Amino acid sequence: MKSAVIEVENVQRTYQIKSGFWKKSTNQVEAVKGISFEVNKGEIFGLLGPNGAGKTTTIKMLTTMLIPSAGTIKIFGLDPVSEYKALRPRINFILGGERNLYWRLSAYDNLAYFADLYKIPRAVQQNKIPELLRLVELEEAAHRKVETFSKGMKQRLQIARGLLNNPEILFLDEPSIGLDPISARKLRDLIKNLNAQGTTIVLTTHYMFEADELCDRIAFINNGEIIAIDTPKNLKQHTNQQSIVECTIVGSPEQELRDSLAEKQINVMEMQPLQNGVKVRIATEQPQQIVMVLYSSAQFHVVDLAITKPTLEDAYIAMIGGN
Ligand SMILES: Nc1ncnc2c1ncn2[C@@H]1O[C@H](COP(=O)(O)OP(=O)(O)OP(=O)(O)O)[C@@H](O)[C@H]1O
Repeated sequence: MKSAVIEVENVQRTYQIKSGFWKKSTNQVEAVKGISFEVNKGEIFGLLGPNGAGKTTTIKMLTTMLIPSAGTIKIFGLDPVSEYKALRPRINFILGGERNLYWRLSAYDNLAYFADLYKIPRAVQQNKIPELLRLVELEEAAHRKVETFSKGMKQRLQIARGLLNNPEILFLDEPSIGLDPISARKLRDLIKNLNAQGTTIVLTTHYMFEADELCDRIAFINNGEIIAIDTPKNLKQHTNQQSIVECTIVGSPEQELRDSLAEKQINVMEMQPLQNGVKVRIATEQPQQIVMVLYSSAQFHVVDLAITKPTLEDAYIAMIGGN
């Protein structure tokens, strides 16, 4: 049976921005405009949306760092504002980038510092810290100052920090930002392993394939509002198109190509100029027909044609726009 560990109802958050030196004025930014969703125990739940959509603001409200302007949040039935003391030991968060570490301290000392904050007894720390450093493959750098670490190493240390208190829910805000492909893949495996051991995960990411690979359900958030919540599989079907024809067309400038395709009533999703031509993605219910038009018309010199299924990115672009 599904049981919700996070319940968000009509949550809003407005920021006041003061500007001007002589003539002071206050503007309001409605970062989150009344969102509602639930996350079930054991789920990996993704928040996806463009820059400024309100993802970080949402994560901050869920992790007791920011007070909502309106609405209610319950995590394990607890209110993150008034019951943060009971909640904080049961959750943890990892923010993308390099925030939240002490650069002058070693990896080990950073973990010891945060373990003290979590009131983890020293005797427990003695096993726990090396175990976490091993998990994120930093045992050899354990006693080096963090300021000498690469981005990837800092990010892995953040992850170890986020696991110190064995959180029941782990919040990850753009966890793979700045990681090379191999480190990012290792991170995805780590997230899957943690989840397999029972940790509920809430993450934001700009990498669609990462969300597709990891998430049980995804909320698309745009302009402070949730516009869809579903499984990646169902979201992909929201494009209402069964197929994507992807090809490179050479010999025509982009605008000319756009006009010629429009003339033939071909619905272009995305165009990307390449060195030797233009890459075109076409969403369609009748891929064979599109392929015939493309190949039979002298205007189009097509190379590299493939028919694929819509990706999560196609669904995202179809719903959030951007082309
Ligand atoms: N401390 C703040 N003061 C004023 N406005 C803020 C503050 N933090 C965020 N905002 C504004 O709130 C809106 C939502 O920002 P938020 O950081 O939550 O978006 P996001 O979806 O996480 O974006 P990104 O993908 O770029 O990280 C934006 O318009 C942003 O400029």
